[in-house]
Amino acid sequence: MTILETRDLKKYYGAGDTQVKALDGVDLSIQQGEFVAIVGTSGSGKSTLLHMLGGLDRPTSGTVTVDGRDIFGLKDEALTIFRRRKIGFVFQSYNLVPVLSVWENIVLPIQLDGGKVDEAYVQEVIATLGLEKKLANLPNQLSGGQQQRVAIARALATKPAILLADEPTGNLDSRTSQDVLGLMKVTGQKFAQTMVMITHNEEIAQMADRIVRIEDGRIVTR
Ligand SMILES: Nc1ncnc2c1ncn2[C@@H]1O[C@H](COP(=O)(O)OP(=O)(O)OP(=O)(O)O)[C@@H](O)[C@H]1O
Repeated sequence: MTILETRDLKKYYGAGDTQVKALDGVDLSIQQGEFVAIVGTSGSGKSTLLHMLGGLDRPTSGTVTVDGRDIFGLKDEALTIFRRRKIGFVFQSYNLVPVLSVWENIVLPIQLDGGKVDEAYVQEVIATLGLEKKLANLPNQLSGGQQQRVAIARALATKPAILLADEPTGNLDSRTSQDVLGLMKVTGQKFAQTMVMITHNEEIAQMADRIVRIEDGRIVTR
């Protein structure tokens, strides 16, 4: 079943001579449960594509369909709710709330949506990411790699149908990167999650089911 689909997706920034075609007609279909790595050189349009897939920014033209729904047909508020329920994000910048503990950060999205925390599941995620001794700490008392693992735990905690990750292991050493990716794959399979991940790391990309290459805002097949 196709869970995520783009049709002739375009995103242009600016106008005239300085116009940038960040995405220039992207057609992409991703199956439920698939783990896709997006690779490409700096400025090729990877982050722009991920933002569009997650409904964080509206395209210039074209459509993004998530689970059968044309997401840009939704008004901002409805889109925000849809995104919160369906999609988990992991960014290079961890975006943790500095005044909240690690535990509070991890369960915050569930509470914002008025949901109930599945304690056993969240504890399993926390243990796999090696964060059980840090739950009472504030983010600034953690290393960069630990903060990144908190951000990953927070994204997984809501059991999103789709996990979108921008260089999720960018600040981790290669061993920890493989472990974290391994966990993401396991949870992905367990909860039939679909994962789309941007990476510069070929070794990490090879762990995906499929590699999508993007150049100058277009998908290239090689
Ligand atoms: N808000 C913006 N305003 C103007 N141009 C932008 C904006 N965001 C991105 N761009 C441009 O769009 C193009 C694609 O950017 P994007 O961030 O998607 O690339 P990327 O492949 O993720 O790069 P990197 O690997 O360096 O993060 C680039 O030329 C970039 O300068």
